[in-house]
Amino acid sequence: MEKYALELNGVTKQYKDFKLDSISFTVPQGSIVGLIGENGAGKSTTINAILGLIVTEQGKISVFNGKDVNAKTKEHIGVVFDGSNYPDNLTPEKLGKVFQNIYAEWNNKKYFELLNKFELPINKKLKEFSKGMNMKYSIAVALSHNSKLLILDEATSGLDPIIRDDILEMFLDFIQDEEHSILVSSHITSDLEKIADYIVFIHGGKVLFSKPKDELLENYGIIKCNSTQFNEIDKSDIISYRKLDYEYQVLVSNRRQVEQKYPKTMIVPASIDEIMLMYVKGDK
Ligand SMILES: Nc1ncnc2c1ncn2[C@@H]1O[C@H](COP(=O)(O)OP(=O)(O)OP(=O)(O)O)[C@@H](O)[C@H]1O
Repeated sequence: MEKYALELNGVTKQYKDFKLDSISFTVPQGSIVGLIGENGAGKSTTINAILGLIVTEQGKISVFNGKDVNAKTKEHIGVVFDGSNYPDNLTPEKLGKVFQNIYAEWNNKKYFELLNKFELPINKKLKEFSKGMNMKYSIAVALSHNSKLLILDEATSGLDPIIRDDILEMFLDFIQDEEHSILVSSHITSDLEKIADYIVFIHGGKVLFSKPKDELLENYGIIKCNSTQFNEIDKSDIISYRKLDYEYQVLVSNRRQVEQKYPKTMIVPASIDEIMLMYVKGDK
């Protein structure tokens, strides 16, 4: 039976002008799931719901194969939000002592190793850290209390490409033993193309799709054609299309079959960014 680090089933939250509408997806144990969607799609609301930071009206959320999210299970969930996550008038050295009392499985050795790896000063107050330093600090903490599930909301957006690359490597190492898992929301879809096993696409508070990344990158494609060629394409092959000044662009989810069916049209693989763009801005 497949093991799940996280399961959401029909999670619903109604705000005045926005509804998170029956969100369901899973994070299989040992995998990295990328949560994508445009600004305001509902990614942070979903993550807040998972962590019990907001009250939801409907749905079920469980972690580590059916357990509730509570103080005990949260010990094993490492969380990193965009921005500063900890009291910023303290230094990493002082905070290390605080965490030792908070987390049952705090690993001080690992904490200082990570601070060193991320070149973070141990005696500087967090309020004197740059945005990127704060982000690296939060990731170091999340990795130092024996987390089995990391949940990161836009956690790498303020980081330069070099440290981002290091962190992506660390994420891949983190899940190697099949016991650890990651849910990461990000606008940097190229990062997700590198590390994610599954992509969950949220749009307007709903899950538009939840698919293995390889399936997306191997099967989706964009036909670039003129209006005559566009009119010859079966409507059932079209997920969405855009009419640009000089061409039509058509998103398809069966690139290989479509290549054979319409041999004269140009079909290129679609990146995650392009798939998102076509779903959100394209017509159907
Ligand atoms: N506390 C709140 N009260 C009312 N509306 C809220 C609240 N929090 C979020 N919303 C609304 O919920 C919607 C989804 O916001 P959310 O922060 O989940 O989006 P997001 O996908 O994380 O966006 P971004 O990529 O910009 O971070 C927005 O329309 C936002 O205004």
